Amino acid sequence: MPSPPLLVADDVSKSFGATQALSGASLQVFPGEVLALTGPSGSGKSTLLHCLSGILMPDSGRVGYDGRDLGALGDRERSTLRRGAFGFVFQFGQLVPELTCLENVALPLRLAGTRRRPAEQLAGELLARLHVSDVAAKRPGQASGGQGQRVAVARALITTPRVIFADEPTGALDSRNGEQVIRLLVAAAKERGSAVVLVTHEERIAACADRIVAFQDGAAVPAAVAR
Ligand SMILES: Nc1ncnc2c1ncn2[C@@H]1O[C@H](COP(=O)(O)OP(=O)(O)OP(=O)(O)O)[C@@H](O)[C@H]1O
Repeated sequence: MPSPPLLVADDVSKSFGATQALSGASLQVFPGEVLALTGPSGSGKSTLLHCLSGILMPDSGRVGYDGRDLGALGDRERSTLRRGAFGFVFQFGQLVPELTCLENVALPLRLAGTRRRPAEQLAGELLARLHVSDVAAKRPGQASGGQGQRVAVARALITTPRVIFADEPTGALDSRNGEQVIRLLVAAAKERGSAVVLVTHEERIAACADRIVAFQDGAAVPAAVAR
């Protein structure tokens, strides 16, 4: 690939008590690419995602974003980076139950200081892009699991992040719904030039990525290149 990597994990190790979650994991994520992390339960995929996104600090090794060493940033700088440059989608959408779906999608922009009307206009456009305009005025509790995940994807996209971290975003959905959500996420991310780091157990979901990296025992094993 021509451009330098946007995210780099270099020989990253992380333990929780006696459990070694990562042991010398290295990985590169290039701008705009969709990368799937696969591997058995407990192989360290989520821990690596948390280290790459600055949520967790590694015990050793280095994580870099856009040429900057994440370990050298203070807590405040790291959280500014997370809010501005990164978007997140988790297994259970983690939407705010008291807000409507439209307000949930608009929230990251509102927190960044955008006025309500333009933020909600963009949120409405994204809900339409994800084919869930009909839940805009509903609260997340009134939406189905698949609709809720599409709303969560719209919320992750609204700031046009450079990287979207998605940890088992379809884990709570049936396979047909899960695949639809991932295809919409991948298409919308590609339109905006956002990279996606997608943790998944499911082969069909991983097959939607540009590149697949398999994890085993806390480190990446080079795997098949999807296309
Ligand atoms: N906060 C934590 N406290 C203690 N142990 C943890 C913590 N987070 C992860 N672990 C342990 O670290 C190891 C790697 O976990 P991790 O969640 O990264 O794996 P994973 O490949 O994402 O698994 P899964 O697919 O089941 O989510 C596991 O043994 C897990 O139990």
